[in-house]
Amino acid sequence: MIGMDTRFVGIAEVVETPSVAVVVDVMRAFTVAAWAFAQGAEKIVLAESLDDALALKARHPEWVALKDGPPAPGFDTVNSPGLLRSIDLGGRTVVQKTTAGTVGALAVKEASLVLCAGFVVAEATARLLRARKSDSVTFVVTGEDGQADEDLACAQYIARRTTEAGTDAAGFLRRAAESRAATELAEGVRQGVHPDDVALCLELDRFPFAMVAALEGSLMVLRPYAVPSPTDGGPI
Ligand SMILES: O=C(O)[C@H](CS(=O)(=O)O)OP(=O)(O)O
Ligand SMILES: [Mg+2]
Repeated sequence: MIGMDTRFVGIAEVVETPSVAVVVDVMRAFTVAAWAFAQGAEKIVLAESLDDALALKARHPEWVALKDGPPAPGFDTVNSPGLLRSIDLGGRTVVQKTTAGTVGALAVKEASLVLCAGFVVAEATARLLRARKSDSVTFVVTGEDGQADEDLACAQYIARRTTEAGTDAAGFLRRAAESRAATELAEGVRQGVHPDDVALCLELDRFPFAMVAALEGSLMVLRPYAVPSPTDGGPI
């Protein structure tokens, strides 16, 4: 793959539907989503609002509803990878509503390919973009009106990693570690936090799958997507 036309936009800048979108939320929505799949979740429904999340939970009491911020009545858990990794989600459906990540994915729900990403699935995401030979990719930088450096650094890393195999992640991870979100999570400014959250969000390639979101009926549903590695004789 020689070149890839890339755009990096905040959620509010999504004015027309891109063909291929990578929605990035390192801290913490899509790190949490990846952990949910690692803990056995079958799928994640990205809810439009807190009320929608609660309505889905009421209709499907067996689903696991989570939101960011502090614990709240009606929700089963919060948007924390450190807390989620000790919950068995085998075969469960998760409903997720957060401030930035889920909103970003819903902003591009009509795109033909929507990937949700953080550092934990960076390589698999880049590999899927290569496999699809995506020549034009819009990265939705979900935090802080497109300025959140943990999300921008991850988006830039995935973009570079897609076309340059030897890209060094160190500088990108450092920016994320020094971001405002990392500081706020570490200092207890944000709520619903486990002490390991920042470290878990900075684990490069912790998981081998990418995450693809698509409309299923009226719901935007996120699922893990196994991307064959070059050594598996896959398409890349
Ligand atoms: O849970 C998060 O880290 C943030 C929201 S907050 O700043 O903690 O309230 O949500 P996200 O959509 O995952 O960035
Ligand atoms: Mg975030």
